[in-house]
Amino acid sequence: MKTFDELFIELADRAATRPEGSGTVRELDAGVHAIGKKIVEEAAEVWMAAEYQSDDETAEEISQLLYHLQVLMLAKGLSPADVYRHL
Ligand SMILES: N=c1c2ncn([C@@H]3O[C@H](COP(=O)(O)OP(=O)(O)OP(=O)(O)O)[C@@H](O)[C@H]3O)c2ncn1[C@@H]1O[C@H](COP(=O)(O)O)[C@@H](O)[C@H]1O
Repeated sequence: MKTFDELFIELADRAATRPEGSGTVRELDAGVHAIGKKIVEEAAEVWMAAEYQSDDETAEEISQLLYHLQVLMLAKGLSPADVYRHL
């Protein structure tokens, strides 16, 4: 289990060190357009899970959406602090 901030640190390290087999590196290389499409897809899965699936499945879909949002943040050079200041 990890927090939003802990995951972001892990993903930033993946982006910096580019380890073999990292899905994050693969997604970053695909670019902002591809990451954006993934976010829309995951958001739809969150919506469908919330309406038709269990709370646990909904939580899992939300975690995947948060992951892809973080990948987009990295692709754009945004930090959690850049986001938090709007909350
Ligand atoms: N938390 C996540 C995470 N959430 C979602 N995903 C990705 O998002 C996809 C979402 O799953 P779906 O079943 O909805 O998607 P899918 O359409 O079947 O998958 P794809 O065909 O798009 O791969 C998964 O296949 C993963 O590629 C994640 N990939 C990685 N992480 C964590 O990120 C960290 C770094 O991962 P790597 O860069 O792969 O080392 C690790 O701690 C991982 O646990």
